[in-house]
Amino acid sequence: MKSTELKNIIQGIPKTELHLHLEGSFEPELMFEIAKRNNITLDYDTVESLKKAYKFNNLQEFLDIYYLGAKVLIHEQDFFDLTWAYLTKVHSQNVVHVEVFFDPQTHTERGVSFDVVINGIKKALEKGKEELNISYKLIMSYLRHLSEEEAFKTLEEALPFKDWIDGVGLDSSEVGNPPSKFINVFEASAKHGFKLVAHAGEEGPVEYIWEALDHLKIDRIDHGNRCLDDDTLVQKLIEDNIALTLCPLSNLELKVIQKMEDHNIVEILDRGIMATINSDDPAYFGGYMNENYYETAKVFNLSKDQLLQLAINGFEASWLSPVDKDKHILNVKNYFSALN
Ligand code: HPA
Ligand SMILES: [Zn+2]
Repeated sequence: MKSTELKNIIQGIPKTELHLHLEGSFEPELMFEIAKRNNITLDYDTVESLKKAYKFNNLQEFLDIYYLGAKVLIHEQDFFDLTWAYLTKVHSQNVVHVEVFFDPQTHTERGVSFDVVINGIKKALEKGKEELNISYKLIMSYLRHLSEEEAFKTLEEALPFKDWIDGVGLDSSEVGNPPSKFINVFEASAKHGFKLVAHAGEEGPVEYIWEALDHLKIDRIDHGNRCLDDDTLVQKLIEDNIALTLCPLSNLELKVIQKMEDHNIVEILDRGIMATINSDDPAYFGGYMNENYYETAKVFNLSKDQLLQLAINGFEASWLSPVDKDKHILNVKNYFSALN
């Protein structure tokens, strides 16, 4: 297939995004604009010099820059602008449903209050629903390099906004911060009615995926690349219908894999696991949804059936109602039928 044809097909697929950190969608241009109006000096003089620093050897090197960038977000308007920029971008790529993470502790630790953060995000998400017809879920992520006690504090702060938050997640530095560190706060979060996800098996070992399932009782795994290390786990993922939110360009940029050809997405799909494609931190990893689909499809010469499966998986793995899932999946199937 010619690259323009492949790009056109991907563009037209009605897509979901289930693994996206809003702070990771912070484009340098907007970062400079917000820094300026907040009278904050960035460590870099220009957008170009900042972009040049986006070269990472591992997750931690990325996180260090990602947390620095987030420091310019102070006011509700900043969080609104960040979220709105993401929504308009993915709208242009025919993304119709998003389930996005925010990291409240990255902001509350700096003295920005929880309500400022969530009010800005929520207003943009609502506007996106009204004006762009993008449905959404919001996921509050606990930072795993911090203590469980601090996660509990965040849970308390979130409770007045419980109706706006659909689930909780776990992100940041994985190795050395296993899911088991957060058993109690995940149990408490579940009692409050939040759905549960966690990053596991990105850089960390397959045991972390087991822990996330057995101890945290999550119902979707973020990344989970390492799952193929354990056949028993593969069986469990299939039997329990547990989806993985894979992020191919992220894995490449963070050297989880050395080249795209090394990605195990096709094997994961072939084994019958519900894999989805997502962008993680698109402003840092060189691509949003279309680019993640395209780079994967190009390297593995994905068939239309495989693209169809990935797109359907995105809706199946989402937290949409069964009726909404069916409606979207029918749209996806009709889209692919019309291509042939
Ligand atoms: O890929 C990620 N892994 C862990 N933490 C993160 N925070 C933003 N992106 C990531
Ligand atoms: Zn992530």
